[in-house]
This record gives sequence, structure tokens and C-alpha cells, in this order.
Amino acid sequence: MKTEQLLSLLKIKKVYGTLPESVTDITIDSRETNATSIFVAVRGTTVDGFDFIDDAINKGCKFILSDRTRELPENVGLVQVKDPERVAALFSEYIYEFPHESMTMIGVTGTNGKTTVSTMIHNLSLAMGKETAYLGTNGFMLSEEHYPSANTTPETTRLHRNLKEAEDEKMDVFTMEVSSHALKLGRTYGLNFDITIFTNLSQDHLDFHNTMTEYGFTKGLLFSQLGQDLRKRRYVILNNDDEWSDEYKTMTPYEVITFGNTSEADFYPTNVNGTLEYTEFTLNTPEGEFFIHSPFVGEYNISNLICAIISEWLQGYELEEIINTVKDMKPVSGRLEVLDKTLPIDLIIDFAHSPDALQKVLETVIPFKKQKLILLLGMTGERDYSKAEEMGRIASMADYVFITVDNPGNDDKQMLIDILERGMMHKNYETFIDREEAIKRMVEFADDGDTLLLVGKGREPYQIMEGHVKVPHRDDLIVLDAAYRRYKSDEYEEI
Ligand SMILES: CC(=O)N[C@H]1[C@@H](OP(=O)(O)OP(=O)(O)OC[C@H]2O[C@@H](n3ccc(=O)[nH]c3=O)[C@H](O)[C@@H]2O)O[C@H](CO)[C@@H](O)[C@@H]1O[C@H](C)C(=O)N[C@@H](C)C(=O)N[C@H](CCC(=O)O)C(=O)O
Ligand SMILES: Nc1ncnc2c1ncn2[C@@H]1O[C@H](COP(=O)(O)OP(=O)(O)OP(=O)(O)O)[C@@H](O)[C@H]1O
Repeated sequence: MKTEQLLSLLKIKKVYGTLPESVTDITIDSRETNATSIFVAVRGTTVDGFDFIDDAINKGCKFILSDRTRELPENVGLVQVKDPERVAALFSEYIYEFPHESMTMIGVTGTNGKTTVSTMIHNLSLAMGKETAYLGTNGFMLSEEHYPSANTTPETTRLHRNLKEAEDEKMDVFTMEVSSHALKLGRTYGLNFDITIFTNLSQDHLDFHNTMTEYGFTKGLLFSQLGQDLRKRRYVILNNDDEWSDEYKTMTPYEVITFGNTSEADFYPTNVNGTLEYTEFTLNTPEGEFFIHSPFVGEYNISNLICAIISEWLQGYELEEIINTVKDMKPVSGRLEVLDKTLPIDLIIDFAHSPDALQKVLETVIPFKKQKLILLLGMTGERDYSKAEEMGRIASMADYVFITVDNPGNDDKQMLIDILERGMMHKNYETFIDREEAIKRMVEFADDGDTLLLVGKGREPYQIMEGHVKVPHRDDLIVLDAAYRRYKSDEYEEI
């Protein structure tokens, strides 16, 4: 891309030094720069990208974008703009040539269910034979190929590189989670979504959004940013049982399709029947009733699955064909996932870390418990503390609770435990600073027939500890190891 062409996109800018004639890449990380990239220096929460300009220059970078200027070596140029992140989105669009335009773009937002719904869409699309990409908390996927990612929705330059890779790999569909952080920080500027989905809104992230009203309106940006061009076919899928949907409807001129638990929604379930292995229900739709046998557990996963079904239907598939594919869908990693079913105890891992998610997962699991329900719950560090007491109160629905930490970061671990403990409504609990110890003790404590539910991490492969160091950690492997040592020690070898 010619530098001159990029600069012509901006009315207000100051140019210092000598810029290269053209560029091929753009990044906000000096460690990823090369001789043909633009380095966008942005202020972070721990360091200032501006201090890494020399690092970028040492890697050969000749084009810096920043809100400030400084002395530059020969043959390096700096473009000073008011808002480098906004300009980064614009430049990314032009450099990567609008990579999203060749794919069906699906954006999923909401407090809970983004990963589940997006993964269900990805897996359903795969099962239906499409080339499909997923981007979200569980990483970046090009069909079955998996790459890790640091954020639910990455910053704009990385997001555009992911979109470009998906376009190069000839993906038909790109399904991505759109976090409220991303919407507020403009990470998705420039993207035109064909289908957008709102799962639900409940308390979370108030450290970032201050109030629920601010949080709700931030989520609404996904719909208000769809635009006004009615020549385009764009659809909005809303949760009819969530009052924020009334607000979101007013933010867009595009067709709204609703799901919910009552006949007021366009799509709703009846005759629900389930176990810890499957759920069956009748799906009522504008095109009639369909019987569904789904491999997912719990009522909220019915809503999640319905969202995925609607999104395929909106792409032109017959409901019957989509529903026939549901039985072949894979589980969603770490979301209400039942581990080895041959043990005398039931082991379930889940990702719940907001009050609503915790309540929902407990309400789902409790009807299936044979004996005690034992819960492992940790408080996340450096995040919204105001939810802790409520989470402790909800955790009391379990018969016994192991209270610990979840990605404590630089926070005092005992403080995190204390704020959860404050909400406990009964005394049947123990506290552990060390999450691994808590899990081992939980298995020792269990009696045959008990259900062990570990929430907060799913299959996340690390704990964020002091200094934000990611220490390897897997709830699922630790709990299975402890269970095999206890119940299958004869045949058991290290897993
Ligand atoms: C608090 C926050 O938003 N942090 C994000 C931020 O990190 P940071 O502010 O610490 O960055 P920093 O380390 O200070 O670096 C500042 C700048 O210097 C640059 N740098 C740094 C070092 C270097 O050698 N060279 C260099 O150029 C960095 O690339 C960056 O551009 O910029 C990083 C790169 O884009 C993000 O990965 C990181 O997200 C972290 C992981 C995070 O936890 N973010 C949360 C708040 C978040 O965004 N969450 C939502 C989902 C929430 C949910 O629904 O659960 C999300 O979408 O992920
Ligand atoms: N539709 C839903 N309604 C309420 N709770 C849900 C729903 N779907 C999933 N959950 C609960 O929320 C947890 C997180 O689910 P999921 O990872 O899909 O959400 P998310 O929006 O991606 O969360 P995050 O942004 O924190 O990663 C699940 O493990 C489950 O306990």
C-alpha cells in the first residue's frame, strides 16, 4: 500500500522525517515490526508503546504512527495524529484490503454465552461442510486449526491480520466474539457484520464500565454500528427475555429475529427434557415445529444452540438440514463439560465467572446431582470486586464449597478469598490460597455419587499470577489426575 494513499485518508496529521514509499503491515507491538510495517505507538496500562519506538526502528521499521513526536533517525518518518488507535483501524482496512468483505461476518456479544454460541456456530458450520473461522476467548481457529489468542476480541491491527489470514485461507464464514471492551475501545471499527447476536446482559466488568447502563449501551454499539444501508442484508438476533433487547431494537433498521423462552419470541423451546449427557426439546419456529436431540447440557445451552441454528438459517439453509446436523456437533471446550464418565463421581468443568453464569450453571447441575454437589470457585484478581459477595451468596446453593483464586494477578490472594467468603450463606466450605491444592482436597473430600463442579477456568491452560506471569495450570488435568489416583490407582499412569 502506497504511503501517499494512506496519508490522503487523513485530514488532520503532521508528518515528521522521511516516510517509506509503501508498507505491507501494521502492528501496535514493536516486537512484531519489520522493514515494511507501520508501528502504532499506543499507551497501555503497564507501559507506553511510545517508549518502544527505538525497538521498532532497530527491527527496520520506518513508519511510526503516534499521538506525539520525537527525534528520529534518518530514513524514518512519524505521522502524528490525535487518535492513533482510530487511525490504526482505518489503515488496517486499507492495508489488508477489507478482508472481511469476502466472508459472512457473524458477531456475538453479551455477558455470558459468547464463546459457547460462537463455537456452536463454528462447529455447526464445520459439520455442514463450510470453511469457517472462529475468533474469541478460546483462540483463533481456521476450520480445525487452532492458534492461541490473548483477548476475546483482539486489538484492531491483530484482528485485521486474523481476518486477512481467514480470507487467504478462503473461509466462507468468520464468527467472532465481540466483547464490550472491544466495542468501547473501537477494536472492531470498520467491520461490517452480516449477522449480530445478543445473548444476555448481567453484572460483570463494572471495573471498566462503571454502571450497568453504561455497560448495556456499550454492548449496543454492535447494533448501532451496523449502519443504515438497507440494500445490504443484515440481521440482528436478540434475546426476547432480556429487557436490553428493546433498547437494541431501536438502534438498527435491520431485521430483528428473537429467541426466548416464551411464545412471544420467533424461536422458542417447549417440551424440554434432559440429562447430564443430552437435552431434547421441540423448537418452535416461524416455519413450524422441529424435534431436537442436542449433545449439550442445560437450559441456557438451548438458547445458545437456538442462536447458532438461527444464524445458519439466516445464511439460507433449511431448518431441517441444520437440525439434522445438530446431533453431530462437538462439545464446547470447557463449558459445562462432563469429564470421564466412568468414575464413581461426576466431574464437570465450566467457565462461569459472573454471578448470572454461576447461578445458571448451578441451577443446571443441581437437578442432576445424585449425592452432594461440591463446588470449586475462585475470585478473579484485578477485576470487578463488586460481584464477589453476590457470587459467594450464589455459591451457597452448593452443598460444599472450596473457595480459592482464579487468575489472581497482582492482587492479594487472601483478600480475593475473603471477599468471596463474605457472601457465603452457610459454613460448609474450606478456603485454599492454592487452586491446585483446593482441587486435590476436593477429590479426597468427595464420596461416591457426589458431583464435583469446577468453575471459572474451563480448559484455560494457565493461571495469571504475580507480575502477570502466566503459570501453566489446567483444572481438568489436575482433577482427573487426583480422581485417577484415588479411583484407578492400579491401572493409572501419569496423564
Ligand atoms: C487492560 C487491557 O485491556 N490490556 C490490554 C492491553 O495491554 P496493556 O495495556 O497491558 O499493554 P502494555 O503491555 O501496557 O503495552 C502498551 C503498548 O506497548 C506495546 N509494547 C509493549 C512491549 C514491547 O516490547 N513493545 C511494544 O510495542 C504493546 O504492544 C502495547 O501496544 O493491550 C494488549 C494488546 O492489545 C491486550 O492484550 C491487553 O488485554 C489484556 C490481556 C486484558 O486482559 N484485557 C481485558 C481487559 C480485555 O480486553 N478483555 C476483553 C474480554 C472481557 C470478557 O468478555 O471477559 C477482551 O476482549 O479480551
Ligand atoms: N446463554 C447463557 N446464559 C447464561 N449463562 C451462560 C450462557 N451461556 C453460557 N453461560 C455460562 O457462562 C459461562 C461462560 O460462557 P461463555 O464462555 O460462552 O461466555 P462468554 O460470554 O464467552 O464469557 P467471557 O467473555 O467471560 O469469556 C459458561 O461456562 C456458563 O456457566
